[in-house]
Amino acid sequence: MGSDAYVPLFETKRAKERVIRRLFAASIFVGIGFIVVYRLSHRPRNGEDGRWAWIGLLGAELWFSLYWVLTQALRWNCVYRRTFKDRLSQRYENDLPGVDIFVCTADPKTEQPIMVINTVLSVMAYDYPTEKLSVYLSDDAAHDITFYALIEASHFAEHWIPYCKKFYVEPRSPGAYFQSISEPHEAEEAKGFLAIKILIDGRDPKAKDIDGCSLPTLVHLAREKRPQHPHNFKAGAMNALIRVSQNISNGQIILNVDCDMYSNYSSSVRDALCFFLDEKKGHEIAFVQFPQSFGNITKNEIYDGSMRIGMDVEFHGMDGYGGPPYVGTGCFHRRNTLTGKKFDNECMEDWKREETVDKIKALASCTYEENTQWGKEMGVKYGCPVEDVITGLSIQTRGWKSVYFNPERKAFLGVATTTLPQTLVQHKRWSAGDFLILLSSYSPAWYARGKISFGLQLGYCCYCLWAPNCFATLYYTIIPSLYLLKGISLFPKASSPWCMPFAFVLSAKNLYSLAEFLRCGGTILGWWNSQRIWLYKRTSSYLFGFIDAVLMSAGFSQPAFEITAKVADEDVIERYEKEMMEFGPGASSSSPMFIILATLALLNLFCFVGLVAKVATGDANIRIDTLVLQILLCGILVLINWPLFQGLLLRRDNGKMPSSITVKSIGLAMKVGPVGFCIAAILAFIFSPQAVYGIRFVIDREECFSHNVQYEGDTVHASFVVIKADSSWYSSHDGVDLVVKGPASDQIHDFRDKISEKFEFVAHHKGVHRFCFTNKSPYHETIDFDVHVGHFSYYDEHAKDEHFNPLLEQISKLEEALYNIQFEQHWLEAQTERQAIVNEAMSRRAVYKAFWESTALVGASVLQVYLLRRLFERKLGMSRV
Ligand SMILES: O=c1ccn([C@@H]2O[C@H](COP(=O)(O)OP(=O)(O)O[C@H]3O[C@H](CO)[C@@H](O)[C@H](O)[C@H]3O)[C@@H](O)[C@H]2O)c(=O)[nH]1
Ligand SMILES: [Mn+2]
Repeated sequence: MGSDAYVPLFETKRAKERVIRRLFAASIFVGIGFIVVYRLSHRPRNGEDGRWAWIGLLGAELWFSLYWVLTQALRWNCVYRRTFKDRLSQRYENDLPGVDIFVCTADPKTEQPIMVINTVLSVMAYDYPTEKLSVYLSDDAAHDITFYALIEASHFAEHWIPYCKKFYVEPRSPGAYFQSISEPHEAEEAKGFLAIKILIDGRDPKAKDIDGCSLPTLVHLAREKRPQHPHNFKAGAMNALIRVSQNISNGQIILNVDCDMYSNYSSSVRDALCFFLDEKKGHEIAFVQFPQSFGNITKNEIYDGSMRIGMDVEFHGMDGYGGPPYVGTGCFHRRNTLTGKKFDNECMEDWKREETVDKIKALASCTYEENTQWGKEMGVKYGCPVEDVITGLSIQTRGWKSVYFNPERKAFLGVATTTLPQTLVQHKRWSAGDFLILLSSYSPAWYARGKISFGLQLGYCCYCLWAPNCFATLYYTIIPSLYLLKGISLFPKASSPWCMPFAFVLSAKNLYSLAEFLRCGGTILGWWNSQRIWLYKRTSSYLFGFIDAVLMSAGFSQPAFEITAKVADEDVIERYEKEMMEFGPGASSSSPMFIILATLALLNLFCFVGLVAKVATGDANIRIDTLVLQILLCGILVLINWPLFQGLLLRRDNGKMPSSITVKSIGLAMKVGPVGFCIAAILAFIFSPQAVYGIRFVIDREECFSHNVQYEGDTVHASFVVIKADSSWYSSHDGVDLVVKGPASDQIHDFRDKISEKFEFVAHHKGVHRFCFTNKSPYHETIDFDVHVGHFSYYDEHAKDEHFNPLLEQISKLEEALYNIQFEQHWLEAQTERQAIVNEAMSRRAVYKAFWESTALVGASVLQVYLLRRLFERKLGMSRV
């Protein structure tokens, strides 16, 4: 071990320009003070116009000031870390600890298996002794497709890992390395399926790669889930992994990554260990958090996807006060801080494969945790949509420190959201979760007092107060504009000296934030975009996040975890890359948020246009000089909403704002005042419909699809299933015809009266192939159609490189296997669904029959009564005459 004098394994530096920063902050603080003084001293008297609006503005400004102070805590004391990996190898190469890597996945629909196994392969290929490395994949959907994909990955690893090591490949995610792409697919919902499978047993002498070196352990875990037992989402998965891994590899260090975050640097494990193994300071560190970085960020990041400021400024600020929060991915934990001492003392068992697997199974069953401390004092915490932050905070309140390590080369790369709905829904979850922490018994505001440093408390509060931020922001975006239209001034006159603090604070704050953004590597347009997202999050996600959190903490609703989609259609991706804002049909839970955003934008537009009209017609009530700041505010709000107006009114592509929302929000903006607006928003929220997925269409007479085959000789796989017919009475003959034609109109296949079919053919010509369905029955039919072209492009691109060839062959095999699995799966699912619908229709028919029979009876008796009455009436009438 070490030499005589202590040489640290890592170094910590404070930010240089702290003094200037602090002076600048102080000047803004003074400006804010003046604004508050102005508000207090110039309030309109009782009965004067705008008195209540004025008091509301004072409230909003006080809130903003408080919040601004909190954000200063995140910047006051930034620190930066550096590691010395060479010293680590010198001192510890033979005594490196075991590292268990947890990868979580939950839904093959939104998280494609190909992405998941890329992540798995990238972490299996870490530059670390393989016998000390174990990778666990938790699949919460317990889906066959993920499991088979992982089996394929385990075979592929035998080729991939030695290749990476031999040629120093970076990054070690094959997908990222080869820039491969694949397509989203349909899949089934979670079952109550429990399985643990050790796919590669690192201790098995036969588990070797093609060069004869041992492989890291690879385990697949599908824990048991049943409706009556809460499964606690990712937190539940993490705790099951903690227990299972303890009985298999029991690594002292645990790395947790989301399934979309591949390792981008093979030495990150060593970086993290430099902190844990440092002789002087290592023992107090509980976890090492790496930044969340993303591989799919565009230049001007239209959704502020990189979270630049958080990752490059604020987390460094928290690090200066005792450590960043745990953010769920890219985080190395010391195992015993996650589990608590209880489990620490239990020694590891000698294990033989079969026996252990059975024993371990109990650890991942849905009842194991009943009456235990799991999810409370032990493991990752339950009951909070941001299980990561609350778990990290509770570790810190137990006296541990954490470390933020943000190296030049990104350690992990994930998938950032690519549509506005995804972004808003993700922030709704985060803001709800963080606010729930503030209300919980682990609140950073009171519980943490004296347990973590004051600066860190403020830093946590800054995130936990995201949700309540919505009110002040909503107020500021609605009220001044409405009063502008009335010509009532709520800000100082342009000529008044009181205008100064407003002008100063506004410009200084924004210039500072722009400078900060540019320094973190952003662009000017990117900053402008980030301001828009800032506004959108605060006026929509945070409002709903607030409502969610209040409902959850009052016990009216259960915490949920809406998984962020990591797949998108080709045209969506195309628009994302062009940086066009995507409003299009997405998660429908976001549509109430859209209504708010669109209404707000239109409201400001109407107010602005209305004012211009009034000025043009020489309205005597409008005195421009008293309204300058209000005009500016309203004007900026109109300007920043430009992409939204485009989406609402000008665009024609699929990513535009759904027209139902356009209509609703125009109506709202014209009619309602703020109160009606809130009620409408809440109603919209409650009645929002559920999302539907599917590559499906309804056919009336004939429907044709074309699919481009890029290379001659490619294999085309296709399948279809008639899912249901409009009329359930004739289901016995609801087949359709399908004619497949090649580019030269040559007929390839001709199916007649088929309910389902799966076939493949080799394309003799490249070009557009046509698939024409004909429905001869008199009613509509719904058809599930899937077509795929198998082509292994790696052959063309890299065929010249001799080192590549064997590996490429493996890749093709892997790709082919995965692709066949997906295809097969889709077909099976469509058929199962058809069966279910047929069954349902049958039972429905029985009910119908009974219903019609009784209706007929009732009808007949009603008719009889009626006829009898008429008869009597007529008789009575006649007798009266
Ligand atoms: O029931 C579930 C739900 C989710 N997950 C996994 O959790 C991870 C994160 O889910 P995602 O939908 O990608 O959420 P994000 O908002 O992108 O995730 C961030 O925020 C979460 C807390 O809100 C953290 O758990 C994540 O680690 C962090 O990356 C993914 O790997 C999922 O597969 C599960 O394992 N089981
Ligand atoms: Mn994610």
